[in-house]
Amino acid sequence: MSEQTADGTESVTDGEKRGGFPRFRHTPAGPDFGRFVEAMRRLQDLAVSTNVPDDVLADIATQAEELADRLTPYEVPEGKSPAGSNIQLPGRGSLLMLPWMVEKFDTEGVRSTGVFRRYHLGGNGAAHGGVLPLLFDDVFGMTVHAGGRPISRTGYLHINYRAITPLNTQLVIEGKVDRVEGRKTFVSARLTDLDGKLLADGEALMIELLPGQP
Ligand SMILES: CCCCCCCCCCCC(=O)SCCNC(=O)CCNC(=O)[C@H](O)C(C)(C)COP(=O)(O)OP(=O)(O)OC[C@H]1O[C@@H](n2cnc3c(N)ncnc32)[C@H](O)[C@@H]1OP(=O)(O)O
Repeated sequence: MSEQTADGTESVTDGEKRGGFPRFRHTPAGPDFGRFVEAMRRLQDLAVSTNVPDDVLADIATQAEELADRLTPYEVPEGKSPAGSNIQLPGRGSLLMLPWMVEKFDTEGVRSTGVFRRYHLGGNGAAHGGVLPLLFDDVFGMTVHAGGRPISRTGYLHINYRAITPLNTQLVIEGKVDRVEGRKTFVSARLTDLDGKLLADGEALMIELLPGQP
């Protein structure tokens, strides 16, 4: 059972095992949304990889401010943007997420492929160590969801960095549910290149939310 709230989301009762999580309705991405997100990703890549002369940068900064001003009137609450819920787009259409595509999403697990880009550079050509947990955490969230487990939050997340993770190289991550103990879902995932070389592996505890837990 669920009931409508003023902001258009639905608060859901415990029978649906969503804790205090609202059920957000899917906001479909329009025809240009994927293009828009990719353009923003290019800007992020360029923002960390260019050295622009001051006079040119002053103009570019003004243009960036104008773009932000154009977007501002369209701000919406959580759950009302296409960002994050459009699984057919890289990173589900969220600029925060790695621009990876979900290729498998079922009870056996989740498989996602993609590249780390210049924006994700740590040092000496390798991906920043902080972006791997983002990728793993998101895959774990999807793995729990695909596995039909109740809505859960990450209790812990452990990553083993086994080899340098290269930029601009097609990689794959596969996550699965290892076991379930009451509210606790133990999940694991492996990040490899297309030759199967292990770059990182990880495990996490995902904990089912209790009634009212946000
Ligand atoms: C298509 C689109 C899909 C889209 C899907 C995409 C979704 C992305 C999902 C991302 C998920 C996140 O990142 S969530 C954001 C990051 N995580 C958080 O912010 C969580 C913050 N923490 C919390 O809110 C709380 O700790 C809870 C609600 C998780 C748990 O609190 P609680 O209800 O009081 O539970 P508690 O009794 O402490 O613990 C329950 C059991 O777990 C054990 N436990 C708890 N923490 C730990 C721990 N770190 N290490 C070991 N064990 C632990 C306890 O011992 C206990 O075991 P036993 O005694 O029962 O045996």
